[in-house]
Amino acid sequence: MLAQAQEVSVRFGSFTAVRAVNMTVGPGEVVGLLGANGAGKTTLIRVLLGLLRPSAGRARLFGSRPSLETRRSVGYVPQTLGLYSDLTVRENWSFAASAFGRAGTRVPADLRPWEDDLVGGLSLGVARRVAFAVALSHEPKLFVLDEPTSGVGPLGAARLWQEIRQAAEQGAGVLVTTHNMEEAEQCDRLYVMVAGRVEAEGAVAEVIGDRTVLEVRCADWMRAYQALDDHGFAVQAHGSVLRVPVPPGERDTVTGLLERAGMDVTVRVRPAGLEEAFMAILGDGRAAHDPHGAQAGGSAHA
Ligand SMILES: Nc1ncnc2c1ncn2[C@@H]1O[C@H](COP(=O)(O)OP(=O)(O)OP(=O)(O)O)[C@@H](O)[C@H]1O
Repeated sequence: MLAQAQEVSVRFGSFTAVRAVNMTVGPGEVVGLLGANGAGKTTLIRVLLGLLRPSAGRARLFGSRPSLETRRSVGYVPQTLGLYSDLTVRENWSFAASAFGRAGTRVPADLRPWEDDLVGGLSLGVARRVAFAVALSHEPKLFVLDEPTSGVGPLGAARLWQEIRQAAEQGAGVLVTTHNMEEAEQCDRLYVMVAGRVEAEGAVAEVIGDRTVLEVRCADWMRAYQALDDHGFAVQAHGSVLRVPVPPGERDTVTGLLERAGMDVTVRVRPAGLEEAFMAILGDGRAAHDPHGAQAGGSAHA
């Protein structure tokens, strides 16, 4: 394993940010840490990189305790990118290259148009590409990315994902934190974190499991939406098709409610998408561990 968390917990005073997390990243795989804001993703990464000592459990990088030495084989792009905004692209590149014993190498060809620009003046998309290039410049065995495409448009995000895939194809393990479902869907494996715990893991299909939603079709879909919303269902409109994240057993309830309001509806049970599964996992996780604070997505209807 390239990186491993074994029963890692992190407490900040009385607050527990990470709870008994087990996780691995192997060569050639893209692993996603999926979680809402504050779920503990960045904290777990800091432990894996040896920047933070866990309160319990242990982290391993390339089989050893994380250290300055093991970190040399890691390319890390934090949320803040880790670049010097008052230096040019070339100066940032040269600085990192000398730190990794690769002085004299040139800025990659596709970034040369910005070579003399200050990083602080670049668009976020280009700045992220520079951060990726710098982090990959020493051919790390492990590439760690904290929300790699946050604030970047679809084209820029696709380009960054191409680089992530290339790094994995060349044998690096990649660990990506995200709360973006499209990004999560591109990972080989996911760990879904809720309030510091891993509540689900596996390939996207495994995380979704046998979760389903109700798909509601109705000529007057706006009225159907309103009726479901009024009854507390977390209904979502996909065009004129409505999706309601409740178990198949609720089908008669949903159908009856709309029919009694005079609507002619078709209600089918459909496999959930990743976002719908994520909302359900979030709700289940909160209900299991924080029954008083639980209220997410799924079955809030009255
Ligand atoms: N040094 C710290 N001291 C106290 N609390 C902290 C510290 N670092 C993080 N936390 C808290 O731990 C929790 C987890 O934070 P973390 O940054 O790991 O979440 P995250 O999943 O990465 O969220 P985001 O997607 O917003 O980056 C948050 O409630 C945060 O406020």
